[in-house]
Amino acid sequence: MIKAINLHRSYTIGKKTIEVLHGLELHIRPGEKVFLCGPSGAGKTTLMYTLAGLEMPQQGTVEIGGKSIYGLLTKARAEFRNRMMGFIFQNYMLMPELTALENASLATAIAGREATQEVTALLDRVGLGNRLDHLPNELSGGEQQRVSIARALAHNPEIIFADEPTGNLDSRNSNEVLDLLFSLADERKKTLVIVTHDPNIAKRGDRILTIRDGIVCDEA
Ligand SMILES: Nc1ncnc2c1ncn2[C@@H]1O[C@H](COP(=O)(O)OP(=O)(O)OP(=O)(O)O)[C@@H](O)[C@H]1O
Repeated sequence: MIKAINLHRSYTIGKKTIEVLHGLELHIRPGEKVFLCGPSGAGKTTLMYTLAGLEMPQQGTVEIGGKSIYGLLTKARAEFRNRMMGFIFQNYMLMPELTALENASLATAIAGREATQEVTALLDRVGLGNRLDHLPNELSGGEQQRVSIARALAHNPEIIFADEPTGNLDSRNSNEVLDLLFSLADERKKTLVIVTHDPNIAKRGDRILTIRDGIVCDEA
Protein backbone atom coordinates (compact mmCIF):
# COMPACT_ATOMS: atom_id res chain seq x y z
CA MET A 1 0.00 0.00 0.00
CA ILE A 2 2.80 2.45 0.96
CA LYS A 3 6.33 2.09 -0.32
CA ALA A 4 9.14 4.52 0.44
CA ILE A 5 12.07 4.23 -1.92
CA ASN A 6 15.44 5.76 -1.09
CA LEU A 7 13.98 8.85 0.61
CA HIS A 8 16.34 11.73 1.22
CA ARG A 9 15.24 14.90 2.97
CA SER A 10 17.42 17.55 4.56
CA TYR A 11 16.81 21.06 5.84
CA THR A 12 19.30 23.88 5.49
CA ILE A 13 19.19 26.82 7.83
CA GLY A 14 21.96 29.35 7.30
CA LYS A 15 25.13 27.35 6.80
CA LYS A 16 23.88 24.30 8.62
CA THR A 17 22.27 21.32 6.91
CA ILE A 18 20.38 18.66 8.86
CA GLU A 19 20.01 15.33 7.09
CA VAL A 20 16.68 13.99 8.35
CA LEU A 21 15.89 11.14 5.94
CA HIS A 22 18.93 9.45 4.51
CA GLY A 23 17.98 6.80 1.96
CA LEU A 24 15.02 5.58 4.01
CA GLU A 25 13.07 2.60 2.69
CA LEU A 26 9.87 1.01 4.01
CA HIS A 27 6.89 -1.00 2.89
CA ILE A 28 3.49 -0.93 4.62
CA ARG A 29 0.89 -3.46 3.54
CA PRO A 30 -2.85 -2.74 3.13
CA GLY A 31 -4.74 -2.92 6.43
CA GLU A 32 -1.58 -2.87 8.55
CA LYS A 33 -1.32 -0.75 11.69
CA VAL A 34 2.21 0.55 11.79
CA PHE A 35 3.81 2.79 14.39
CA LEU A 36 6.70 5.10 13.47
CA CYS A 37 8.88 5.46 16.58
CA GLY A 38 12.21 7.00 17.43
CA PRO A 39 13.79 9.68 19.56
CA SER A 40 12.77 13.33 19.41
CA GLY A 41 14.11 14.91 16.23
CA ALA A 42 14.63 11.54 14.52
CA GLY A 43 12.38 12.59 11.64
CA LYS A 44 9.11 10.78 12.38
CA THR A 45 6.88 13.72 11.45
CA THR A 46 9.02 14.56 8.42
CA LEU A 47 8.66 10.95 7.29
CA MET A 48 4.89 10.94 7.84
CA TYR A 49 4.50 14.16 5.83
CA THR A 50 6.74 12.77 3.09
CA LEU A 51 4.72 9.53 2.92
CA ALA A 52 1.55 11.61 2.68
CA GLY A 53 2.79 13.72 -0.22
CA LEU A 54 3.05 16.87 1.89
CA GLU A 55 6.84 17.16 2.07
CA MET A 56 8.68 16.60 -1.19
CA PRO A 57 11.84 14.49 -0.78
CA GLN A 58 15.02 15.75 -2.43
CA GLN A 59 15.65 12.22 -3.70
CA GLY A 60 13.60 9.05 -3.88
CA THR A 61 9.86 8.67 -4.02
CA VAL A 62 6.77 7.28 -2.32
CA GLU A 63 4.41 4.85 -4.00
CA ILE A 64 0.83 4.59 -2.77
CA GLY A 65 -1.07 1.67 -4.27
CA GLY A 66 1.66 1.42 -6.93
CA LYS A 67 1.42 5.10 -7.92
CA SER A 68 4.44 7.35 -7.50
CA ILE A 69 2.91 10.36 -5.73
CA TYR A 70 5.81 12.70 -6.42
CA GLY A 71 5.39 11.93 -10.13
CA LEU A 72 2.02 13.70 -9.94
CA LEU A 73 1.60 17.44 -10.47
CA THR A 74 0.88 19.36 -7.26
CA LYS A 75 -2.88 19.66 -7.90
CA ALA A 76 -3.25 15.99 -8.87
CA ARG A 77 -1.23 15.00 -5.79
CA ALA A 78 -3.51 17.08 -3.55
CA GLU A 79 -6.60 15.47 -5.10
CA PHE A 80 -5.08 12.02 -4.68
CA ARG A 81 -4.26 12.81 -1.05
CA ASN A 82 -7.76 14.14 -0.32
CA ARG A 83 -9.28 10.96 -1.71
CA MET A 84 -6.84 8.38 -0.32
CA MET A 85 -5.81 9.78 3.06
CA GLY A 86 -7.22 11.04 6.34
CA PHE A 87 -5.21 12.87 9.02
CA ILE A 88 -5.26 13.08 12.80
CA PHE A 89 -3.00 15.53 14.63
CA GLN A 90 -1.85 15.87 18.23
CA ASN A 91 -3.57 19.25 18.63
CA TYR A 92 -6.71 18.13 16.74
CA MET A 93 -6.58 20.98 14.16
CA LEU A 94 -10.34 21.55 14.24
CA MET A 95 -11.75 24.78 12.77
CA PRO A 96 -12.74 26.82 15.85
CA GLU A 97 -15.82 28.40 14.26
CA LEU A 98 -17.29 25.13 12.98
CA THR A 99 -19.44 22.67 14.95
CA ALA A 100 -18.42 19.05 15.52
CA LEU A 101 -20.66 17.97 12.64
CA GLU A 102 -19.26 20.64 10.30
CA ASN A 103 -15.67 19.83 11.26
CA ALA A 104 -16.18 16.11 10.72
CA SER A 105 -17.82 16.87 7.35
CA LEU A 106 -14.89 18.91 6.02
CA ALA A 107 -13.28 16.26 3.81
CA THR A 108 -16.59 15.18 2.30
CA ALA A 109 -17.48 18.85 1.73
CA ILE A 110 -14.13 19.40 -0.04
CA ALA A 111 -14.96 16.40 -2.24
CA GLY A 112 -18.22 18.19 -3.10
CA ARG A 113 -20.37 15.57 -1.37
CA GLU A 114 -23.14 16.19 1.14
CA ALA A 115 -22.89 13.40 3.68
CA THR A 116 -24.66 14.68 6.80
CA GLN A 117 -26.29 11.33 7.59
CA GLU A 118 -23.07 9.31 7.26
CA VAL A 119 -21.05 11.83 9.27
CA THR A 120 -23.73 11.98 11.96
CA ALA A 121 -23.64 8.17 12.19
CA LEU A 122 -19.85 8.28 12.46
CA LEU A 123 -19.98 10.90 15.23
CA ASP A 124 -22.51 8.72 16.98
CA ARG A 125 -20.13 5.77 16.59
CA VAL A 126 -17.34 7.73 18.31
CA GLY A 127 -19.72 8.60 21.16
CA LEU A 128 -20.55 12.18 20.16
CA GLY A 129 -24.10 11.79 18.90
CA ASN A 130 -25.19 14.34 21.51
CA ARG A 131 -22.43 16.85 20.73
CA LEU A 132 -23.06 17.51 17.02
CA ASP A 133 -23.65 21.25 17.43
CA HIS A 134 -20.82 21.89 19.87
CA LEU A 135 -17.90 24.09 18.86
CA PRO A 136 -14.39 22.74 19.55
CA ASN A 137 -14.00 24.99 22.62
CA GLU A 138 -17.17 23.43 24.02
CA LEU A 139 -15.62 19.93 23.83
CA SER A 140 -13.02 18.19 25.99
CA GLY A 141 -9.65 17.21 24.49
CA GLY A 142 -10.72 13.57 24.14
CA GLU A 143 -13.97 14.65 22.46
CA GLN A 144 -12.11 16.95 20.05
CA GLN A 145 -9.83 14.08 19.10
CA ARG A 146 -12.86 11.87 18.50
CA VAL A 147 -14.25 14.55 16.14
CA SER A 148 -10.97 14.47 14.26
CA ILE A 149 -11.13 10.65 14.04
CA ALA A 150 -14.58 11.04 12.47
CA ARG A 151 -13.23 13.73 10.14
CA ALA A 152 -10.31 11.48 9.10
CA LEU A 153 -12.64 8.61 8.22
CA ALA A 154 -15.73 10.36 6.84
CA HIS A 155 -14.60 10.45 3.21
CA ASN A 156 -13.65 6.76 3.35
CA PRO A 157 -9.91 7.09 2.62
CA GLU A 158 -7.61 4.05 2.37
CA ILE A 159 -4.95 5.34 4.76
CA ILE A 160 -5.13 7.19 8.07
CA PHE A 161 -2.01 9.08 9.17
CA ALA A 162 -1.93 10.10 12.82
CA ASP A 163 0.82 12.27 14.34
CA GLU A 164 1.02 11.72 18.13
CA PRO A 165 -2.80 11.39 18.29
CA THR A 166 -2.78 10.85 22.06
CA GLY A 167 0.00 13.33 22.86
CA ASN A 168 -2.35 15.79 24.59
CA LEU A 169 -4.55 13.24 26.34
CA ASP A 170 -4.46 11.56 29.74
CA SER A 171 -4.07 7.78 29.83
CA ARG A 172 -7.80 6.99 30.03
CA ASN A 173 -8.60 9.21 27.04
CA SER A 174 -5.52 7.93 25.16
CA ASN A 175 -6.74 4.38 25.50
CA GLU A 176 -10.28 5.30 24.47
CA VAL A 177 -9.07 7.19 21.40
CA LEU A 178 -6.75 4.35 20.35
CA ASP A 179 -9.46 1.72 20.96
CA LEU A 180 -11.81 3.68 18.71
CA LEU A 181 -9.22 4.29 16.04
CA PHE A 182 -8.19 0.64 15.95
CA SER A 183 -11.71 -0.77 15.89
CA LEU A 184 -12.83 1.64 13.15
CA ALA A 185 -9.69 0.84 11.13
CA ASP A 186 -10.39 -2.90 11.52
CA GLU A 187 -14.07 -2.61 10.60
CA ARG A 188 -13.34 -0.46 7.56
CA LYS A 189 -10.06 -2.19 6.59
CA LYS A 190 -7.97 0.97 6.72
CA THR A 191 -4.20 1.18 6.80
CA LEU A 192 -3.01 3.08 9.89
CA VAL A 193 0.31 4.89 10.19
CA ILE A 194 0.83 6.41 13.62
CA VAL A 195 3.73 8.53 14.83
CA THR A 196 4.50 8.18 18.52
CA HIS A 197 7.42 8.49 20.89
CA ASP A 198 5.57 6.31 23.44
CA PRO A 199 6.67 2.63 23.33
CA ASN A 200 3.63 1.55 25.40
CA ILE A 201 1.25 2.83 22.74
CA ALA A 202 3.37 1.43 19.90
CA LYS A 203 3.05 -2.10 21.29
CA ARG A 204 -0.56 -2.09 20.15
CA GLY A 205 0.34 -2.03 16.44
CA ASP A 206 1.11 -4.83 13.98
CA ARG A 207 4.62 -3.45 13.51
CA ILE A 208 6.92 -0.84 14.98
CA LEU A 209 9.39 0.88 12.67
CA THR A 210 12.08 2.73 14.58
CA ILE A 211 13.61 5.71 12.80
CA ARG A 212 17.16 6.72 13.64
CA ASP A 213 19.94 8.35 11.62
CA GLY A 214 17.55 8.91 8.75
CA ILE A 215 16.64 5.28 8.14
CA VAL A 216 14.43 2.55 9.58
CA CYS A 217 16.98 1.12 12.00
CA ASP A 218 14.76 -1.47 13.62
CA GLU A 219 11.55 -3.33 12.87
CA ALA A 220 9.60 -5.20 15.51
N1 LIG B 1 10.77 22.96 8.25
C1 LIG B 1 11.90 22.65 8.86
N2 LIG B 1 12.98 23.42 8.72
C2 LIG B 1 14.16 23.12 9.32
N3 LIG B 1 14.35 22.02 10.08
C3 LIG B 1 13.31 21.21 10.26
C4 LIG B 1 12.03 21.47 9.67
N4 LIG B 1 11.19 20.46 10.01
C5 LIG B 1 11.90 19.63 10.79
N5 LIG B 1 13.17 20.08 10.94
C6 LIG B 1 14.24 19.40 11.71
O1 LIG B 1 14.27 18.07 11.28
C7 LIG B 1 14.48 17.17 12.36
C8 LIG B 1 13.36 16.12 12.38
O2 LIG B 1 12.13 16.75 12.77
P1 LIG B 1 10.79 15.93 12.97
O3 LIG B 1 9.75 16.88 13.45
O4 LIG B 1 10.51 15.16 11.74
O5 LIG B 1 11.22 14.93 14.13
P2 LIG B 1 10.34 14.00 15.08
O6 LIG B 1 11.03 12.67 15.13
O7 LIG B 1 8.92 14.00 14.62
O8 LIG B 1 10.51 14.76 16.45
P3 LIG B 1 9.52 14.88 17.76
O9 LIG B 1 9.34 13.49 18.30
O10 LIG B 1 10.31 15.75 18.68
O11 LIG B 1 8.25 15.52 17.28
C9 LIG B 1 14.55 18.01 13.61
O12 LIG B 1 15.90 18.17 13.97
C10 LIG B 1 13.95 19.35 13.19
O13 LIG B 1 14.54 20.40 13.88
